[in-house]
Amino acid sequence: MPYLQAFVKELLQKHPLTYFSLTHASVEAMKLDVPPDANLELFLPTIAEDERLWLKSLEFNPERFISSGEMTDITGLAGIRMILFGAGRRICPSLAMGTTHISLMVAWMVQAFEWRLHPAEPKLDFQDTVEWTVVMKRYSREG
Ligand code: HEM
Repeated sequence: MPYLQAFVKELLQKHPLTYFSLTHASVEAMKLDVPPDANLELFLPTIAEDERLWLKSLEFNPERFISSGEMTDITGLAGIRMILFGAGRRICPSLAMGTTHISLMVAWMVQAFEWRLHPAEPKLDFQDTVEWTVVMKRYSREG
């Protein structure tokens, strides 16, 4: 279970459903150069890829949440590092349901199927694109 939870966090961190959080307003001048009353659109991939926040940030490595003890908070309460469901009063009301459903889906897929690439596809293409939510640019073929 801890590894599955870590996997789902890393999955959402590396492949977020949305590139931007919803618009938030700054209510007071922050340490950063953001004036009060500004509208903030937070671009999630930049936070996930920031080497100052994450060790080897581009690597897909669920272990970071287990053995290397990287911070695991996904609510934004402990800092704006992994706000996969947004943060603050407008945080996604489906945080618990969303993570539970993804965990169950991943667990069932791993348990029920043997996964391998289609012979015509020597490499998996992880590029993504926006179609309402973020999806794979090129879907893998069925075997
Ligand atoms: C893994 C699945 C999901 C992810 C990653 C996700 C992510 C997000 C994000 C990033 C926001 C913006 C929050 C902010 O800017 O602070 C949001 C808002 C919201 N989400 Fe989700 N969401 C998911 C599933 C769902 C589902 C299944 C529902 C409904 C059944 C839902 C309902 C909402 C609603 C109503 C808001 C707006 C909250 C508000 O503005 O007060 N989400 N979600």
